[in-house]
Amino acid sequence: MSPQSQAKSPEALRAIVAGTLANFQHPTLKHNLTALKALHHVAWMDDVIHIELQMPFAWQSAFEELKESASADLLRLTGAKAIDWKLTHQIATLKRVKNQAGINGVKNIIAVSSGKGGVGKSSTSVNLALALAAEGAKVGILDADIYGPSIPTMLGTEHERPTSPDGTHMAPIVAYGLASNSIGYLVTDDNAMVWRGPMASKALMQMLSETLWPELDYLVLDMPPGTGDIQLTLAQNVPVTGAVVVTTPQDIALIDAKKGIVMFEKVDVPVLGIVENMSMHVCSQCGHHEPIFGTGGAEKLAAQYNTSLLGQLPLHITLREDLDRGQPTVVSRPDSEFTQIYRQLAGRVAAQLYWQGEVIPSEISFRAV
Ligand SMILES: Nc1ncnc2c1ncn2[C@@H]1O[C@H](COP(=O)(O)OP(=O)(O)OP(=O)(O)O)[C@@H](O)[C@H]1O
Repeated sequence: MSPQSQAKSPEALRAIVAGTLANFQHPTLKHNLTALKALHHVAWMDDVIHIELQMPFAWQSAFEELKESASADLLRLTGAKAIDWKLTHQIATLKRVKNQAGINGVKNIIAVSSGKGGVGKSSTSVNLALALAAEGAKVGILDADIYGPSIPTMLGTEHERPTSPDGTHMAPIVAYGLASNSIGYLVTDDNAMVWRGPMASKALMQMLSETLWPELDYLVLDMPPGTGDIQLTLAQNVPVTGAVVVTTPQDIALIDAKKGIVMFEKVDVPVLGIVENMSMHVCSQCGHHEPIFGTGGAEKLAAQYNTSLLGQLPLHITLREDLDRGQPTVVSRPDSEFTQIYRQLAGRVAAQLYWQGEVIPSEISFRAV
């Protein structure tokens, strides 16, 4: 029998596709795609194989790599003329710290924190959120950085104000497909500065639960910098799924990043890994790379705390300029190498969240409004 007629039997075709998928290796896969039951649908029609994968975490970039690496083998093994690939996401809701109840509409909360200010936590949060969306997820961002709410500026929404359709809840501001809320939409900088710890954490908890989030796979929480009382209260009380710690390679930032990891460990929030920002200065004139804050620190830190280095972002003027004009690089330069790094980071964060978590099988999300 020719490969073509063999493959036309649904069982044989499924076996060939499943076998090929099982061989695909990728850093986001702890178990292979067949073990993950990712093969949702396979059919043969007019010499074209239709393959649909369904993934429990955001996986678009890896899917493109799969198509590149598996298509030739599948065509050869089946004799088909073409493959029609499709990826859908059914993103899993994962167990939250201390089995806390979730926030209406929100499947998973990812806290982005830093041990000290100015290391690029907000830049990372906003580009990570947009990269998760580019990877196929429904995403929101809550700017909890009470002393320097910069997300509205970074999203170009600083002049917008949330409305309240029912007089109690707030409708988030949507920019680039991202649902956002920020203390910056509600108060002027001067007012926020005088908030004491308990008042600040109470306001943030309220913003989290009283925003009318649309159905979200991931809500990125841009935490206030540092490891003080507000941060600890938030880490304890927000139903977080996992945390990402942002640092620069500088010793002083690394010492503070350690404190961040220890803080999350203390309250049982899983640390998904470390992001090293401003890893390397890239000159916009000549492209020369210079490690002005040192090298290798975040990698060592990750190894020391048995966590992973999720990504390394260069220090580049373009990244800052894009944020300053309210058009983050991930959306304004989708084909740039910076966007590629952020998307790789998003893929790793989503995968790490899934593999180290426990799936909540059938949580019904409801909105009590
Ligand atoms: N990789 C980078 N390349 C160039 N500029 C960057 C980079 N990361 C951050 N920046 C710039 O550095 C400044 C500080 O970044 P950001 O506001 O993200 O830090 P932060 O850690 O959130 O600070 P804080 O917590 O104190 O508000 C911003 O102007 C931002 O655009």
